[in-house]
Amino acid sequence: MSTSSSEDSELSAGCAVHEALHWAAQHLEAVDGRAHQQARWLLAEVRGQSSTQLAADARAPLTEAQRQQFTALVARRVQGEPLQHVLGHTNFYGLRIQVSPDVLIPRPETEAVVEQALALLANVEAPRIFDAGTGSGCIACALKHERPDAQVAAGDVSEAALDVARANGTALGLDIAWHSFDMDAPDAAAAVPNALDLLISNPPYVPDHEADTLSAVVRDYDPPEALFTGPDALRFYRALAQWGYTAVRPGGHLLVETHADGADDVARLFRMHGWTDVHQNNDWAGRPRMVWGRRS
Ligand SMILES: C[S@@+](CC[C@H](N)C(=O)[O-])C[C@H]1O[C@@H](n2cnc3c(N)ncnc32)[C@H](O)[C@@H]1O
Repeated sequence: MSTSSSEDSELSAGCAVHEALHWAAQHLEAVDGRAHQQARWLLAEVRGQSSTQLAADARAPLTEAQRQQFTALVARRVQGEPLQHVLGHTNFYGLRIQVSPDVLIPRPETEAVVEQALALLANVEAPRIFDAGTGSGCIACALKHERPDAQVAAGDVSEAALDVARANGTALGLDIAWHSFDMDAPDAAAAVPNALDLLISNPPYVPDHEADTLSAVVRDYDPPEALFTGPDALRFYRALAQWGYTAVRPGGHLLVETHADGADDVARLFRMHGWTDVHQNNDWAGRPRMVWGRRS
């Protein structure tokens, strides 16, 4: 071994893959229980290899550039930066989605919302879909990937987020129309395609006064405009329920992700605005995390 056992040690020049992994796991143990796995993911990224290729190359030496890059990535992770930001991408519904500090890191519970969207559209040919507040574009990309016959459009108020979403659509070879759009504007319906079969959204849903209840990693690394609603937690659901009724065709659906404590309020709001067959569903952890309704 050319590394010492001290956690403060530097990674030696010319070290082998297995030595670099051992060194990184020692450092990463302080921040993550999956230290060995994270070390493998980070080194695989640096070497442009899969984890399997990495294992096969266990005795191969790192180049100096790889050693420096790996050391820098491990240091960022040790300082608490989420793995997805350190890598610059994540996996969402089987797709590689690029992320940046300008977008919310796609969450596993949102995959359950995509699953529900696909179920609602199962019998609709060439469905027309709009994803409001698209962020990284993860929902729009997953839906277009699963339903190549769909006409998918998506919008966000953040131009920086739209740049990331557009890059994801292009990298994945998906034909999606990206719109600069404010879902809180009175004329929002005019800015989206009409006669939608599905209006889908994972909007911001944390009222400002609950900021302290968020974990530090969410507060520090997700963009505030992706999280906070101002004083009213229902602000964006109210807007979507209102203008969505114009944008969605009769028989079409509005489907939203919600806060685990907010699904009942959102369902009530949907009914108030005329949506029928309003349902809630749980995420894979058993918490109510989505609401949908049908335009009658
Ligand atoms: C919770 S994030 C969801 C991002 C992505 N859809 C996902 O599920 O990972 C909410 C998104 O809504 C966007 N947003 C916030 N206010 C908006 C507004 N008034 N109009 C449109 N998008 C908005 C944010 O920029 C952010 O990308």
